[in-house]
Amino acid sequence: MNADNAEPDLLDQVGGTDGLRRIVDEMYVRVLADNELAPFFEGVEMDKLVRMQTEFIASITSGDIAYTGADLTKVHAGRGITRQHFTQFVSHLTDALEAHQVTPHAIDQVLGKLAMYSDKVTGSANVDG
Ligand code: HEM
Repeated sequence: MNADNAEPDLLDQVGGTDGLRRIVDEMYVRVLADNELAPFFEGVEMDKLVRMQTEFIASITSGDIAYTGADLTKVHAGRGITRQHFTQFVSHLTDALEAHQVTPHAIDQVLGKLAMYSDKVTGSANVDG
């Protein structure tokens, strides 16, 4: 919970870390079933990725969680990820959030926060690595 804010912590609104973990799991099921996105994840250790992605989203939706993974610009650099890929990826997260009955208001807030990372993921702001 967020002590100095009337609204509950955004992480609580998506079901806490356990709920978020299930949502992220479902998101990657959808991503891997998407022919345009699946090739990016060939050979990737998905258990670890689900864990790190859950931690990352938890860290941007709660003041209490720290992200301990790799720098987002570095981890996505050189993979050829376009804005279209980014949008498609986020749409699978949206579907997973909806499937877990997260409110439209909370979904909007999560998407707004993630949008701030699109340049890092697509390399648009990545001039020197
Ligand atoms: C909001 C968008 C995204 C976020 C927040 C995000 C976040 C992350 C995080 C936290 C990791 C794990 C870093 C670590 O292991 O320490 C990761 C890895 C990865 N991401 Fe993303 N990602 C996003 C979008 C995408 C998209 C659109 C693609 C490709 C279409 C992608 C492909 C990958 C791949 C292939 C890895 C695994 C790298 C490896 O372990 O070798 N990501 N991402």
